[in-house]
Amino acid sequence: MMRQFDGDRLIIASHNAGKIREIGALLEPFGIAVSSVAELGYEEPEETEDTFAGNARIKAHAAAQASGLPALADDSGLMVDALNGQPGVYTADWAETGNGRDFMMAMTKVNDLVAASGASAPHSAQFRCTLCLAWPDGHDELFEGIVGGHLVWPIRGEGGFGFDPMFLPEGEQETFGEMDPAHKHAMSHRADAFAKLVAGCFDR
Ligand SMILES: O=c1nc[nH]c2c1ncn2[C@H]1C[C@H](O)[C@@H](COP(=O)(O)OP(=O)(O)OP(=O)(O)O)O1
Ligand SMILES: [Mg+2]
Repeated sequence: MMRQFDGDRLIIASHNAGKIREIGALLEPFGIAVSSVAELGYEEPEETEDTFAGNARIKAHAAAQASGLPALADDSGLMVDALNGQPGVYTADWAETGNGRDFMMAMTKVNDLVAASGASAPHSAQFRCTLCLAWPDGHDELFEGIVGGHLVWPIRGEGGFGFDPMFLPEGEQETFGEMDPAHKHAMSHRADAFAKLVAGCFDR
């Protein structure tokens, strides 16, 4: 039996401004007041697991414990077939420079490795997202989302965040970096996971 969300306040357990913006937009129709762990000044827990679900649970439970409120975390990443699913759970790590994140550098690295792999274009890839909704009593629910597509080079568009300008979703003309945000929110890996969360927990 799935736990229903019946509160009117939720913590977004993310420090990523792009994700916070997207999750806030997805939650908006439900009239739930949201604050993020970034604006509350909570520390980022270490993401020590090697699965999206494991890291989503770490982030959601840390925020639910700290706030005493239900918390929603997102762990996500880009899986490239020619790289056997890399960078995957380590997508954010690939952008780490020691002085903040550099996604131009990370996208260049992915493109170089794909070229070196000898695989022929188009280079298929998927974005994956696991959402974890955790309650302060330690209970949680997990929801997984995916969107398939392929990589483009050179990158296209200035919108979105992270690897968006490098990813062309299946059947689309625009990369996530070129797309209107509302269109991305209707078809992304995050939207897919969110639809399952709504069906499972917001069905009230
Ligand atoms: O829609 C997306 N469009 C483009 N790139 C994306 C997307 N979704 C995840 N990504 C990439 C970038 C992100 O940095 C990494 C996830 O890493 P991940 O640890 O889950 O998130 P994060 O460290 O950026 O924020 P936080 O852990 O505080 O939620 O995958
Ligand atoms: Mg993270």
